Amino acid sequence: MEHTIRFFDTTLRDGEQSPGCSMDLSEKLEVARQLERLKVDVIEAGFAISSPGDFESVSRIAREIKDCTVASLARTNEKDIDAAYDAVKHAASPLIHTFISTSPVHMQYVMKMTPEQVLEKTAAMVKYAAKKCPAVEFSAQDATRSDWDFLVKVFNAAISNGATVINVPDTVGYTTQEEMAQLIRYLRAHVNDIDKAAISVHCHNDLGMAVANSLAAVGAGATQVECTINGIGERAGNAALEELAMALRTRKDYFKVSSRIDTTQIYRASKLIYSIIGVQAPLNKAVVGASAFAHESGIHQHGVLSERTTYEIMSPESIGLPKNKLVLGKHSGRHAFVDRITSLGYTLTEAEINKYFEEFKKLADKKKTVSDDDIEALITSELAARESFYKLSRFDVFTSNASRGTCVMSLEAGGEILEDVALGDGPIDAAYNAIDKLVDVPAHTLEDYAIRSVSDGKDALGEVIVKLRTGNAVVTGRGLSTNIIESSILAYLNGVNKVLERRDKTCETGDVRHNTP
Ligand SMILES: CC(=O)SCCNC(=O)CCNC(=O)[C@H](O)C(C)(C)COP(=O)(O)OP(=O)(O)OC[C@H]1O[C@@H](n2cnc3c(N)ncnc32)[C@H](O)[C@@H]1OP(=O)(O)O
Ligand SMILES: CC(C)C(=O)C(=O)O
Repeated sequence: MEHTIRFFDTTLRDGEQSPGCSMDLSEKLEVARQLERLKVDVIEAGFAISSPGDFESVSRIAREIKDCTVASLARTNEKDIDAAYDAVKHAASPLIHTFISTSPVHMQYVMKMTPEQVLEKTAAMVKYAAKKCPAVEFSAQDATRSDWDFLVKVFNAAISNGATVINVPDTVGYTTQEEMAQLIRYLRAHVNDIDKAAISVHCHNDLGMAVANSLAAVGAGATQVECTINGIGERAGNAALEELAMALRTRKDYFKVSSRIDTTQIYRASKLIYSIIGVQAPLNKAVVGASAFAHESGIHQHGVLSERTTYEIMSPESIGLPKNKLVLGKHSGRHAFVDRITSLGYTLTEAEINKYFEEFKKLADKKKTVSDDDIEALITSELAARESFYKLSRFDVFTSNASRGTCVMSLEAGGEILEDVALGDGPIDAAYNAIDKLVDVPAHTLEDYAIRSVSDGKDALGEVIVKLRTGNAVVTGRGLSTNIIESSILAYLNGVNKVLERRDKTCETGDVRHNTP
């Protein structure tokens, strides 16, 4: 009989754990809204105890999202569980996700506990969480390297104390398809009251098998898969949501399961995440890479022209890949623009539409045609800059092949205009030095700078992504303009604003944050 697979998305928790993938509050909210449009069943919005910023984003997402369960991670201790519950309690459907390690190596070195202590802790903390919250997921961290009979005991303890989901994580991406399938069958056969709980898997991609192992678990009776958009996550990442969803849909004949996922929202979700973390999809990335639906060789082109399904097992439309590439230009009106952003999947307020329409008109004056990629880049870069304290007011650069670069920089900050001048090895270095003179920003280093053109042609928009390291964290800044020096400045300023935001979340700094001459 066909059953339904629940999609538990952990882009905002495990996904954010991968280096360089940290997101600020407005980005997390945007991702959560897209996950709701994608119709995932559960959004793991963060790890509430881990920082005030994480607590705030989990609780904002819990209050705003109505059509998905919202979860927070918690270790097996009362403080974590209290924080998780406080953060999710206003959700339409809240969930506490608590975990403990069950493998010998983890029990000895991570938990520093005996198996008996782990068992007792599981029972006590699941019971504590279940008293607070109607839905509790319990994860046995490193389950795939744990003793199977011990896992049975731990899951018995979790279910008898109120867990509604038991999760089998392949924490270090160690298992294989057949082994995972056997483990799920074993648990189904041996755990008491297993039908009272959903059976979940959470696979990591260290050996490139996260999606395959998750699908093997589904074949063996798992009812929930944990995954992230584009497979981002700790180390080599997690199972990629888009690959799982399209595998289950394309091979429905084989898996015989359905899900709630609206696959036409996949492309947009993927683009949003790549743009926030400042990474481009590898060309050959399954499902969402630029070549995933491209046919270059003659025999394939001939086949596809005769009958698409000769070489395509999914249609581009099924993942929401926009069909219409170019039409809008300087003579286009507001209706056509609104129609286009709606078809791209955005639901914007009247004020946002007005703002983007104005930006679109400015861009259309500079470029002959404005593509869907340009419009999406405009919207996502505006999102990146939305809550910035420092804004670019004006810049003038002088550059030549015979002298150092010079930049005169004007920034607007809280209604004040700040101005300074700096030299540098070139115009961009000079501009960055001028910003550093104006802004009292915590120590940071520029770790990466990348530029790409968003669409074709000499008049294309240039997008710059910078990565700034501050302490142990790496923040991403994005900037977009048809002038690449301007996009470089906007990207750096966006990154600097994020570095400041991080500092402000950890200490009180007073009102004035810029350097006074
Ligand atoms: C597989 C996973 O993805 S698990 C999630 C991993 N994610 C993260 O760690 C990101 C967020 N983490 C953090 O911000 C911090 O690690 C915090 C706030 C959670 C904890 O910070 P700290 O109190 O400084 O502890 P630290 O991280 O150094 O060490 C972890 C502590 O948690 C304990 N611990 C680890 N897992 C668990 C667990 N499942 N249940 C209970 N305790 C646990 C460890 O034994 C250690 O305890 P100790 O401080 O008594 O030695
Ligand atoms: C907390 C658990 C589910 C986890 O992230 C892992 O084991 O990888």
